[in-house]
Amino acid sequence: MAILEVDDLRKEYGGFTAVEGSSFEIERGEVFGVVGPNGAGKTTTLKMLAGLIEPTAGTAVVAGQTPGEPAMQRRLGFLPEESPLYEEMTAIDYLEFFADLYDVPADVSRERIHDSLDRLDLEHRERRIGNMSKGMQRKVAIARALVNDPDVLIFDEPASGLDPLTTNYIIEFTRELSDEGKTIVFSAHNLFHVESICDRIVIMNDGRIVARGSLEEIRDAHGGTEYHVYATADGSRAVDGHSPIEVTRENGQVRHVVGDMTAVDAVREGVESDGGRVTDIQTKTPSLEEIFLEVASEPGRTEA
Ligand SMILES: Nc1ncnc2c1ncn2[C@@H]1O[C@H](COP(=O)(O)OP(=O)(O)OP(=O)(O)O)[C@@H](O)[C@H]1O
Repeated sequence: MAILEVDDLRKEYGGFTAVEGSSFEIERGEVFGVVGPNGAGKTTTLKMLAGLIEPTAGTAVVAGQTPGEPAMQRRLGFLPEESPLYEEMTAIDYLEFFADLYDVPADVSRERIHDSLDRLDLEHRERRIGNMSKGMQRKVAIARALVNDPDVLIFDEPASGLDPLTTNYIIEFTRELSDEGKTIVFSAHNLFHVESICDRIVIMNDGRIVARGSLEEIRDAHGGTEYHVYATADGSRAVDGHSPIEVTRENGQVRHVVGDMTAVDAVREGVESDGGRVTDIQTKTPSLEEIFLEVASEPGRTEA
């Protein structure tokens, strides 16, 4: 059942359209990635879902509520791209202060806060936030998004600009939160993280969604896996109904590029019936980065 439904969402700033025609649904427990180049409209989308800015048109429903409604805010945790923290407070005082705003009983909030900080491996919790490193401050901001034990988490660039160790803690923690049943929407530039934890993604460009689905669906929609069969003879004649995508000669070898294993077998038979042999078979799966570069380099393109 969808816990988050977005229908034809649009946001204009003055005469500029930052997000247009955005529709998607997110199932309970999913990790949903919003990916796209700078200025694609990711933060604008997440802020509309979190109820921080009003859509110009279209609707969003999060956990059965309109973003911004108090009942929804209690079920939502939002981590902004840049989270202003109260520098004079210690991490613990700051987090307890926010838990209190959500009316979380003190004993519950203390346990919850320490649990989040333990899992994020944050030491020096009594240190002033202003004296903490950027990575430590990010961990405090993440713990803040969790003080009300929300069902839905919206994380804008959770690990941007952090060192690999801190990044790893944050990504692993995000994965654990998902395993515990939380629904997570997050934007990220690091496509490796997106590939490693997202169930489904949308790729945005120029304010529009230009690709969507599971990584496998997105790969299939962009050529999918290719097999490169190298042989000493041309076996393409034998590929009945599975014509090779491409046949080229390279260093005295014939390279057959085909789209499935049936065609690979046919090429092999064709090569062997001509007295040749297959010397190598390579599998080429486009990375999310390659697909991203392809769709993001086509401005104004609409969804396929
Ligand atoms: N308050 C605002 N007023 C005017 N334009 C804005 C405002 N906020 C965002 N924009 C513009 O809307 C577009 C989308 O911005 P947004 O921050 O949503 O992109 P993004 O995909 O999150 O980018 P990044 O990866 O750089 O964070 C950009 O062109 C941006 O300049």
